[in-house]
Amino acid sequence: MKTALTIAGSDSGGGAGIQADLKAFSAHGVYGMSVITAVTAQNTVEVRSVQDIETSIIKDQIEAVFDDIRVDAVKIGMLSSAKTAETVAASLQIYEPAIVVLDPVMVSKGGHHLLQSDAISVLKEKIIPMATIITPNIPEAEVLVRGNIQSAEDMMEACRSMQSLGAKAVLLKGGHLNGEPNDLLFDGEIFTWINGTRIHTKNTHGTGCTLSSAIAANLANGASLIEAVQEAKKYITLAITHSLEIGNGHGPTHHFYELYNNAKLVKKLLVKGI
Ligand SMILES: Nc1ncnc2c1ncn2[C@@H]1O[C@H](COP(=O)(O)OP(=O)(O)OP(=O)(O)O)[C@@H](O)[C@H]1O
Ligand SMILES: Cc1ncc(CO)c(N)n1
Repeated sequence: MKTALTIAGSDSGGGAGIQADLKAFSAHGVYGMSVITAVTAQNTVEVRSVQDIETSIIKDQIEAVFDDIRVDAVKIGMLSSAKTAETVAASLQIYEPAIVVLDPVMVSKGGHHLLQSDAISVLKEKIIPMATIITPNIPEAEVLVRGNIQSAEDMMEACRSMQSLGAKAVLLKGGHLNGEPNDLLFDGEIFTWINGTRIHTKNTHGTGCTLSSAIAANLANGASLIEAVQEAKKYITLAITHSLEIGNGHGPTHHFYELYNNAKLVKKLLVKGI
């Protein structure tokens, strides 16, 4: 069985962060592991408080996993502070994981800051250069490139600029712009639009976490970058289509094991002509 490690924050409400990542890994048949960077007291409405985990424990968690278990892919989410980002960068440098999917989480749906502003430079200088792919949304990309992104041309320019920070590829998510949620993949040479259809629901808690974990799981399972992203887009679309009316705020996405796996099985059988 392939394995994936998420390095991220805990969401007590279960919809985003570590909890979403592990659910997405399982739905893809990947063995999930976790390094917790921060504990958030969070539900579908708000983030009430955050406690950063001591950096020595973050380092120990990373070492405990890598010293014992083969890690096929790493997903990085909430890093919270500059010292946490420094610790993650230093620890990962020792193990040089081949696949790193970075979701540069900055602000929750309710507007709570999940990354302190002095951590941005560490993210840009030490974490992004390790990444196989980074998956910013529009506001996160605007922080990383220090500019406004409103059009398809702006998205292309932002991708180029972020890729030049050292990531192998960039998936800029268009969900925050008006119109269809079309994402743009740039691998340093080729631009590919990964188009979506907007689902009208308020239940989009953890969509970014789910998408990036699905990409990590697909890469761990041996998919090419483009396949990993295209399949993950199908997965998140299904997960939002069947999102759950849980809580009073933004409900979580549904990690739809049966439907997702059945859809893949039906496709396989059709290809084989059965
Ligand atoms: N209402 C929607 N319908 C369909 N797809 C959507 C919708 N909203 C977002 N998406 C898609 O979901 C994926 C996750 O994108 P999104 O921009 O919501 O992430 P995010 O803002 O980082 O999420 P998070 O709040 O978890 O940090 C992208 O592929 C995006 O295009
Ligand atoms: C712990 C955590 N990570 C990421 C997000 C972004 O959705 C969130 N709300 N909470």
